[in-house]
Amino acid sequence: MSESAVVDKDAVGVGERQYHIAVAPGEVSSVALLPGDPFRVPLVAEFLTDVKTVAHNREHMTMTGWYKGRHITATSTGMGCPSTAIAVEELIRVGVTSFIRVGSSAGLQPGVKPGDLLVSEGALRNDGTTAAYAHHGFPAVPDLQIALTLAEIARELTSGTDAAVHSGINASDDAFYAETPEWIAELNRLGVLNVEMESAALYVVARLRGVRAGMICSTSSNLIDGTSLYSGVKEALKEGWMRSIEAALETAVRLEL
Ligand SMILES: O=P(O)(O)O[C@H]1O[C@H](CO)[C@@H](O)[C@H]1O
Ligand SMILES: O=c1cc[nH]c(=O)[nH]1
Repeated sequence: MSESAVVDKDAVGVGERQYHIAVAPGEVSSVALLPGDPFRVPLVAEFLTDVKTVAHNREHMTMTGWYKGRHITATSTGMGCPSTAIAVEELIRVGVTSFIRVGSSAGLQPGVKPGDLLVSEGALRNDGTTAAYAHHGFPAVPDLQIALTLAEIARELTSGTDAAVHSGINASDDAFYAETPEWIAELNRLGVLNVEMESAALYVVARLRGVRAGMICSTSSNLIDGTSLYSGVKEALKEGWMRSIEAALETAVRLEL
């Protein structure tokens, strides 16, 4: 095989309908909110007017609409860094330049309770995908202005409620059920605030491709104090999702993303 026959993945899909997300250039806005779960894309749409369902292929559902004069896209990433990297790469190819993940995440410090909002200041890269992109020392960090604005707006939105806003470093793990008590204790000892499964890919791909990214999550559970487990907390979790979506939308407006 001649060298010229080897596929250059950087050139794949440019200017075309995308292979996995099934979205074409011109169908989305410059900013995208990214829940993991496709069933949460309609939750973003509840805040929007003139809503359109653009595509739903595999775990990637995309809807668009308008919020306070800004065109907004919501696309689900699926769970984990491999599908997140694909969604982000393909959304960049169709014109997205800013991303805000609106996720769920487990607390790792005492006092973090279901429904609290967690604003990411950086991710510990405990995933396989980003190792394929960059040296293990390469930082996984959000756009600082997006992170600070998310925290400021989240505090405004939760003032007078039971929900608290926490900012800090999160872990981005690959294997939900391989998080041992020892690993959870180690993350706690390091002062890591929370753990989720997509931010490493989001941040590393965004930095390498020259676009902006941030993350705000609702707390699903607390892995340290054991007062909440993965059941019976859904209402608080959902309230947190709605507040995190609103904080992301207001950030898009304030920063003109
Ligand atoms: O609810 P989402 O946004 O998918 O986020 C969290 O939920 C999943 C694990 O339950 C992982 O994807 C994790 O990051
Ligand atoms: O949301 C998450 C992600 C990883 N591990 C958890 O316990 N929860």
